[in-house]
Amino acid sequence: MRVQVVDHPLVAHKVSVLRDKNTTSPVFRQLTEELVTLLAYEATREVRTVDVEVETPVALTTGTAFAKPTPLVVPIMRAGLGMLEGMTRLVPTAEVGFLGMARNEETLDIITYAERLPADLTGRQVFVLDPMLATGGTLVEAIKFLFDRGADDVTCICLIAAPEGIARLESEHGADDRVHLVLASLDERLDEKSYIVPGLGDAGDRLYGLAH
Ligand SMILES: O=P(O)(O)OC[C@H]1O[C@H](OP(=O)(O)OP(=O)(O)O)[C@H](O)[C@@H]1O
Ligand SMILES: O=c1cc[nH]c(=O)[nH]1
Ligand SMILES: [Mg+2]
Repeated sequence: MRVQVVDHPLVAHKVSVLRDKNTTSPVFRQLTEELVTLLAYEATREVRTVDVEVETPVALTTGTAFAKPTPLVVPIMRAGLGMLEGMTRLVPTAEVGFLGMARNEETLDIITYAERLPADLTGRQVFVLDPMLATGGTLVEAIKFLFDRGADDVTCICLIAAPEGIARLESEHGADDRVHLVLASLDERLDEKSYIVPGLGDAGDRLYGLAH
């Protein structure tokens, strides 16, 4: 498993504004999209391509196109939906599948309440979008789901992760070079309620309002 923290002043600045508890939902949504676009640039570095012939006004040349089957983008609802627009702006030909997962805040069990994905993911490169990697329970479930359907490799794009969540993913997929994680920030720790510290609070609530 490869973990990449994108070290760039634009990313660091946008994450700082996102963390601020006074940042409003409209600004939070805008920054989330902008951050995904910056992270997607790194996350798609190994997307499979084929050579194509291009005729410029001057000459024939060889260009690049995405290989088939086309990449699949999977936002994890709710909070991952806030990252979808930023990702599809950069990869407009990607297909999109949906996973609805929620963490029970008392037991930390993961409930999968919705799924709309192709039945067979054989040969697919999958990009999972979820802003927060806390205990890792959600991403472990999501990755299992995608590999069970036959996905070739899974790249998770997250804004903020806790070391505990990365350790959980490492324990499941440490030796697996099909799993890749791209982050804007690796934070300090989880608190007693398994929220990321310093984090940004509940990403779903900050994007869309209170869930309860
Ligand atoms: O690493 P974990 O401990 O599993 O926690 C991370 C999950 O928690 C948040 O979703 P949440 O369950 O709050 O659902 P929501 O997006 O509907 O708010 C977040 O978007 C992740 O999916
Ligand atoms: O800090 C956290 C942890 C889980 N989910 C969130 O949205 N935020
Ligand atoms: Mg939430």
